[in-house]
Amino acid sequence: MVILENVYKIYNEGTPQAFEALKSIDLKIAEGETVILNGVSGSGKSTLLSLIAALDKPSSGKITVGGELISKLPDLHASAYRAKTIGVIFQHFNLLEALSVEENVMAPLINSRLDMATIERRVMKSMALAAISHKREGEVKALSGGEKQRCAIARALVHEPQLILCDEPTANLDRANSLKFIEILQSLYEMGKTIIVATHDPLFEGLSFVNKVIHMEDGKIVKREE
Ligand SMILES: Nc1ncnc2c1ncn2[C@@H]1O[C@H](COP(=O)(O)OP(=O)(O)OP(=O)(O)O)[C@@H](O)[C@H]1O
Repeated sequence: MVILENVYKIYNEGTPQAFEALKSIDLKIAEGETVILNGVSGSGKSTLLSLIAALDKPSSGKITVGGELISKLPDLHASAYRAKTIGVIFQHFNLLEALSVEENVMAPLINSRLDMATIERRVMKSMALAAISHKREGEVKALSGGEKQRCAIARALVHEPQLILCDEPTANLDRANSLKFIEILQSLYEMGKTIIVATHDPLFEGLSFVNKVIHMEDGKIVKREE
């Protein structure tokens, strides 16, 4: 599903501030696998996720996702690729605070060509998956941190992406909400989604549904556990 071949990312390339954030990354993730990207702050985890999401381009090397070469996609195609394939969950939720949970979850489908009944069905399904249906009419600004994150998860799932990317998803959550998040992740795994989580949260260690743990250091993969 996701293949990276000899990927490099150099920020500020060709300037005195040039910085190699990723070096010679080779990685294969099969459809339906859950992969943990581990490593201290600055090791390159977010950079790797942003390349897989086609939010940024590698300086060299090749990235294919679902057979599509995404490392050189023009911007317009990159956003279409994200809308079709990728669900992203960040530590900051980027929700519209004055709107309800349901409105936030629906937002990515507003300009889609789906009919209203299909949109409503998908919104209900995503909210149920993310365990936030009980707050559907509540304004986001009145939600707790854990509930906001579950609203963000529902929004990330509403277009039914095959690939879920999570960047430090539990960084702002307490232990109970982090465990709840892991439960949701496991149900996504059981649905056959491909999941990549960048985290240094020890709660992700030893989870039964994790297929690979990739350790990063200084822009390189230094250890793989499979
Ligand atoms: N836009 C940018 N311009 C220049 N350097 C950058 C840029 N983005 C990231 N970097 C540098 O690249 C390195 C890797 O950053 P990255 O955010 O991928 O690490 P990370 O492992 O995800 O860290 P964290 O856990 O803190 O998010 C860091 O040294 C960072 O300072």
